[in-house]
Amino acid sequence: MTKKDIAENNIKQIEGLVLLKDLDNSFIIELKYATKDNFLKKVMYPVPVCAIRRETGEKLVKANKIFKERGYTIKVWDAYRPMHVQREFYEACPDSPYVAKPPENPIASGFRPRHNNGMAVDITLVDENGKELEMPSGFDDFTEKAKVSSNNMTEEARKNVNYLHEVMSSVGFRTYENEWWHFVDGVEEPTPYLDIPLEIFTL
Ligand SMILES: C[C@@H](N)C(=O)N[C@H](C)C(=O)O
Ligand SMILES: [Zn+2]
Repeated sequence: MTKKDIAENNIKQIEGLVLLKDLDNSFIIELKYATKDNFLKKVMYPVPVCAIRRETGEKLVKANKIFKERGYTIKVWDAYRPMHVQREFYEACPDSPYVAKPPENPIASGFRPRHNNGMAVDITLVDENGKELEMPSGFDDFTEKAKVSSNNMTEEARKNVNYLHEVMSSVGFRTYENEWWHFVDGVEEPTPYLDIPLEIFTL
């Protein structure tokens, strides 16, 4: 989707972020941090808004098309995450491989691709009945079970996670060894971290 397409389709774009559903409305979007079903057991997002950097979203759309050829769909658990939420995560879980450390102020000082610039996603796959495929662990299971290289998984989970990673890598995402569900855009020139509240997308 080009900038012209975005303008013609009247897609809201804020600081390079767009709503994922505006790029492709066939994703299953179940944002865990808009519910209490997450590692903090607390609603962290006031609204269930799934925003993503446009170019990263376009890669995810490509991946979704490939999965659909086999009857699967991507379920999105998280995408763009405002920096103030990342800080709360880090306070609860400091110096852990499961939560990225927020950069020192100013927040634009760091440029690694991740949730805070809309360049990372937490996802799984569902089948034609909307049932999640078996994977090595549940979401935000902050244990060794979540490791991509863990031996502690069934053959079915191994097959599914390998397939998920193979397709995501083929469209330009990088995987993260400690969390099988976390993928970052593999581009070399990531953009600044953002702290745009999700509510802005609902205005
Ligand atoms: C908190 C977890 N879902 C996650 O996204 N972890 C990565 C490492 C992050 O905080 O960027
Ligand atoms: Zn993640």
